[in-house]
Amino acid sequence: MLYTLTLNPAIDLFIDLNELLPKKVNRSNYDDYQENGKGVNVSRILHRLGIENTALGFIAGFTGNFIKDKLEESGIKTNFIEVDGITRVNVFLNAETEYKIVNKGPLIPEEKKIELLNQLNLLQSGDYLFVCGSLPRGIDVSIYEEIIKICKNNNVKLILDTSSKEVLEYLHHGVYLIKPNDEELADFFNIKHSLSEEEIEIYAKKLIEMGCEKILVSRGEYGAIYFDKNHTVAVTAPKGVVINTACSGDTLLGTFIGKSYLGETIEMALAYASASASSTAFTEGITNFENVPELLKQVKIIKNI
Ligand SMILES: O=P(O)(O)OC[C@@]1(O)O[C@H](CO)[C@@H](O)[C@@H]1O
Repeated sequence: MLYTLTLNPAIDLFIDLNELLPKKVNRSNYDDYQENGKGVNVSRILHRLGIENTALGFIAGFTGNFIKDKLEESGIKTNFIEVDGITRVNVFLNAETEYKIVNKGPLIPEEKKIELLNQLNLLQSGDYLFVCGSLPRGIDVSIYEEIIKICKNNNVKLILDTSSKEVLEYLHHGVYLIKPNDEELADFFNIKHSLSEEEIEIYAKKLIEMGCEKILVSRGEYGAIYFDKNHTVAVTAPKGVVINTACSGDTLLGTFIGKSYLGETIEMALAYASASASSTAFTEGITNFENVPELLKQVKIIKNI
């Protein structure tokens, strides 16, 4: 079974405007509310690939219920823990350029954190757990060590998408896959400039030495690179008109793992994931995969770069 854990889910409010002017009433052309947060996005992608999965995490108030209801209406199982407060609404605005406003979300009490860890302890050998997105208030980075240890003890394949560099201290327990983007990878190692392909390889290989089995580096318009002990595979990204880049990284990750789970080779899973991530960038929400076969024609696969 596959599980996604979104500790701090969100409704994403997408707004399209011709322009955004200060001190004016800016009327939108289009607005859309979607159930999101990084793990929720992965759940939706897996579901669209026909892979059954359960969404876990903390939800609060009417916004939290919206996320739960939307997921369940679409056929995705949920087992969220309810907390007081209101699940955040993040705003993604397209007006000549992109604006992204990401809020804090509710405070998680200690007893709810313990409830979550007990829930994770019930996962079975061979299960997959995606842990994606930022930490809500009340939860500190040490939760990653607790989750990594639970997964190790229960033989659960842990897939991490986090920008918290403290997680590096816990990798020695063993992690199945980590997905930084190129900026996060640089930040993990306190590098202030954009990483070259050679540097991406150097730092990804350091993550392998530190205890990660597989590394997936998302690179936006430059595609993605996958590393494990025996393989290095890079793919390019298709070109198109970008509407909204939010959720592209989640699409890449969900599609890559999903396609691999369904038996695709690393190369094909990665190429399809890159086309899907671009498809998400070229639409308001996440891809429905319709234009992916066409976009896939533009993707180049480069092995052992
Ligand atoms: O604050 P986090 O958890 O890092 O990011 C949350 C978020 O910006 O990430 C997703 C896109 O990746 C959006 O759906 C969501 O609003």
